[in-house]
Amino acid sequence: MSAEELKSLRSKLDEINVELLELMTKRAEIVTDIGKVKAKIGTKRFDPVRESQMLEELVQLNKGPFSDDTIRHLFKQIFKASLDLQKIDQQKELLVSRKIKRTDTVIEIKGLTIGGEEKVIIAGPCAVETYEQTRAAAEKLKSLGVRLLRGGAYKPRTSPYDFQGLGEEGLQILRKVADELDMIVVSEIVSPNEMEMAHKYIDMIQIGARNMQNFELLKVAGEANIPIILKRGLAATLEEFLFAAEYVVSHGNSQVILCERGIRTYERATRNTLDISAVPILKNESHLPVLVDVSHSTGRKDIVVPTSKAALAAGADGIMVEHHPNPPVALCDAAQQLNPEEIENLCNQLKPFLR
Ligand SMILES: O=C(O)C(=O)C[C@]1(C(=O)O)C=C[C@@H](O)C=C1
Repeated sequence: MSAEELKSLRSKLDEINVELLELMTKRAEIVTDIGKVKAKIGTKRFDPVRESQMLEELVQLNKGPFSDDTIRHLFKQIFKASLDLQKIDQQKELLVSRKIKRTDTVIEIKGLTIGGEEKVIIAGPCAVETYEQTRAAAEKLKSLGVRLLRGGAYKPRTSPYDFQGLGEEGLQILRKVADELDMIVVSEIVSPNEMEMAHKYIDMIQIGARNMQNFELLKVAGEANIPIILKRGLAATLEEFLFAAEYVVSHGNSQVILCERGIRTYERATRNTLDISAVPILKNESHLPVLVDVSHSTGRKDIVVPTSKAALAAGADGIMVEHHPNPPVALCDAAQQLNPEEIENLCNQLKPFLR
């Protein structure tokens, strides 16, 4: 074969490459439209039945020289690339995505900002038990410059026999203490029915890990005009987490704060595994503020200082931590709640990281 022949054959291939590229581009446009339709009607992007029908049809038409397996392999690659395209296209359109809003969302609440220059600490007891306990915890926190007071009144506990919280009475205690000390109440609700009542007592509503995909609760949170702290589910991917946040934002409430709280893994040295890489990934992909719950993610107070530093160094806008005036008698999470001395030590150690 002469050099001339090689040149001419290659130039034919160049033309075919361009044709293939044009056809692939055309296909990609249709695939993107299909992705949009699927998103609208809520169908899964991946459709293995459709893929195998197409592969069988193509194999039937295949006259060689490529083997049937090669044809299957090549087209499977095209389907995979198409799926990725649909995914990117959908992500591009998420309201929580940085692609939609480049600047950080900053949430203002009673003179305090979350997601801006300053980093915050949200602290308080796992559960509100009594006025005295809540007031003692709040006084200590206030003296350390912490204004965001957390406390559980509705507790979704793993065991039905564990303390379930004081309910509305717990919220009344939180509100009273917060008003006395000019603090901000952060507390969880677990059902859409509680939303209206919660407005009377709570300044920032938490949706807990177990309710991250409670879509009715997310929709009601989306219709409310109050900041929402949304915790990552125990086994939720970051994509699922962002979709959950999208439920709230797409229903009208853009005041959403994401909170990484550890995920379930095989590791038992900690209660959950703190996914520290979630912090920069969420900050890159979303404009929403990101917090880390350093108590639930590890369940260990002996490593609360380094994990808090790691969270802030990784770009978190703040941390959430449990503090109880007397942890050994606490009604829940006794082992992970910091006592007064420990919370003071944590706040002191975090000073250089808070701005
Ligand atoms: O037909 C669809 O439902 C598509 O989304 C298109 C397509 C394809 O590339 O042909 C992509 C992904 C699905 O798994 C199946 C098929």
